[in-house]
Amino acid sequence: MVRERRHQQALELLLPPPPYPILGPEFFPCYPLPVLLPPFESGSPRIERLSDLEKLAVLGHGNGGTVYKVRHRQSSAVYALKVLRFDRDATALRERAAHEAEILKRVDSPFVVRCHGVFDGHCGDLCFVMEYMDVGSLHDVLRVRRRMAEKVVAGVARRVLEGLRYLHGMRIVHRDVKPSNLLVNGQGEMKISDFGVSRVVGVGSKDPICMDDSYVGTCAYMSPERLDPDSCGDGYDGFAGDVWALGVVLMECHVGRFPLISAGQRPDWATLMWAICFGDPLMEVGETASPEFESFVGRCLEKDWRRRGSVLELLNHPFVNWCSSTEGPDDDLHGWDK
Ligand SMILES: Nc1ncnc2c1ncn2[C@@H]1O[C@H](COP(=O)(O)OP(=O)(O)OP(=O)(O)O)[C@@H](O)[C@H]1O
Repeated sequence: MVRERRHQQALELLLPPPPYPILGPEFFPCYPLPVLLPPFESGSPRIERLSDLEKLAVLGHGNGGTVYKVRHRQSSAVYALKVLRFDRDATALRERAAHEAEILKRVDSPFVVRCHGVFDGHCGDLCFVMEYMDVGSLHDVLRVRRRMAEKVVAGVARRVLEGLRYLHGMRIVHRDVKPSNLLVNGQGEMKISDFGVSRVVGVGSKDPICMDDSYVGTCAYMSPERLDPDSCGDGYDGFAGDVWALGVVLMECHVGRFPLISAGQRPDWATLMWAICFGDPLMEVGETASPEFESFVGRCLEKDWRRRGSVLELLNHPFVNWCSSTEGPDDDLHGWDK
């Protein structure tokens, strides 16, 4: 399997075709655009047209497009505008974006980045008006801060777990939890964003892995059962994969770099596959790590998805409770800056 797949692009993994039905775009009815997404925060201005938004700066680039900082001309409110372009394989990518819009319409949580509307842009672009997270992503923060104190990591864990509790309660599997999809604002809040590869899972159904609609995930944060469903994935439903990804993210905050391979190792597909499926995920936990942290990430990075910690179990773990029970400047995300 490793030999077959080693030519694939590093960190990006095309997944095998679905052995079972998925709740794909056909599950969601087509909608006319623009879509205004209820519920709106009280006091949040209604955005009627894309032309009401003035571009201020580029915030970043992702696989599908560009994210801009924009200002609503009438109210001066600031948003992030994610513009997805569809010049290649347009139908599949557009379906994926429409699917993302449908998921965003359903979610309303302080731990998930809010979407205020979806509009058709020029040349078939699709534009998402998102809550602006002024500090940027956890990836941006880590680039500057490198390592984080355990109390800060505990704050990250609690917020992401609260977001996952909400999403999983709505039967939404995120499937792409990683530092660049965790956004931070100046109030010290962290929120989950980017539902481009997320899925709504029917009760009792397995993880809807699919390739026929060009879905890819970020290989480095994938769990063993997603990477190698034949050997490790029997019957899995996807929720535990989000917990694994959280474990990798927290280890990355602790170690200051991607933790599952050694410093200097090339993160190609084969290396990652071996590290994730057969390596020791806790190899980089330093001697200074607290027993609570080690136990917590050990529960997230349990290779057998059936034995892995659940979101509810982890929310009650002493490591997470530590951050809310201890006062101090280091116990929260306040003051983060790029
Ligand atoms: N709501 C937002 N507020 C502030 N910055 C944002 C927001 N959304 C995205 N960004 C910035 O734009 C960057 C690109 O985001 P985008 O979701 O397009 O791609 P990504 O998650 O970085 O990569 P990928 O497409 O591989 O998932 C992010 O890394 C972040 O720095």
